[in-house]
Amino acid sequence: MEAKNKGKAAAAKAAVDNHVKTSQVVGIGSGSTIVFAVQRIAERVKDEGLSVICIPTSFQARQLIQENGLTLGSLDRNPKIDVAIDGADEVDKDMNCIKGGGACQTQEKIVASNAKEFYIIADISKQSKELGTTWKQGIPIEVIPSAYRPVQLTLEEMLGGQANLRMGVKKAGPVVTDNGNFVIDWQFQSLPKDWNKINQQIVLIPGVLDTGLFINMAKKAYFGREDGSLVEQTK
Ligand SMILES: O=C[C@H](O)[C@H](O)[C@H](O)COP(=O)(O)O
Repeated sequence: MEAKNKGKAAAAKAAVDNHVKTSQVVGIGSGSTIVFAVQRIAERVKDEGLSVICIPTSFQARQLIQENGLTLGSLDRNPKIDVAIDGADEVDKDMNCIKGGGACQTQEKIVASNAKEFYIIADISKQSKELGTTWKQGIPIEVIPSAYRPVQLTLEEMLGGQANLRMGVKKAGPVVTDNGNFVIDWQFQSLPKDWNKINQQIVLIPGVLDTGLFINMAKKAYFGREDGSLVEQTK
């Protein structure tokens, strides 16, 4: 297994083994790390008869749940989630995160905020002392397509920096989210001191759905090192 994947797999296994119990409703995040968590849940279903309902946060998560033979639920049928597990692009010492490198942040935030407990799994490169110092691609912000230009201008006038429309790779034009919207990656000029305030300011711009700033939501983070060892972090 590739070294980075060893860290991701170790973090995923620890979170699933420590926090997922039978009969629970489990929120399934998106990205490359969550793949290992879903595989571990599937292993426990097979080996121990674990029985859980999985709530996806994206098209990718939905596919993963189905491909691994797990029970697919929905927020309509299972609005109360026991535990949610997800990856992150950066996690600071207070457990605040930047998410949305894969454009899934809005559904991820809905699922995480309706979960009694929310756990982050990541390789050790995602651990950061101060939010905004390691993830350099900007804060992901989902916007309604017709509003993308005014939102870009408002962000730049209000907060400075640069607000870039995320463009597709192997697809002409912008990235389109699972909700049919666009993503703006806001790159700040100077490191914000109060991320909570910044998040609230951005969310209030008409046309913005949500941001990839997850402030004070995660209970614990599991970071895996390349040798498979773990770093556990709480606030
Ligand atoms: O939109 C994507 C999500 O927020 C992911 O959870 C995040 O980008 C981390 O992904 P990965 O596990 O691939 O590092």
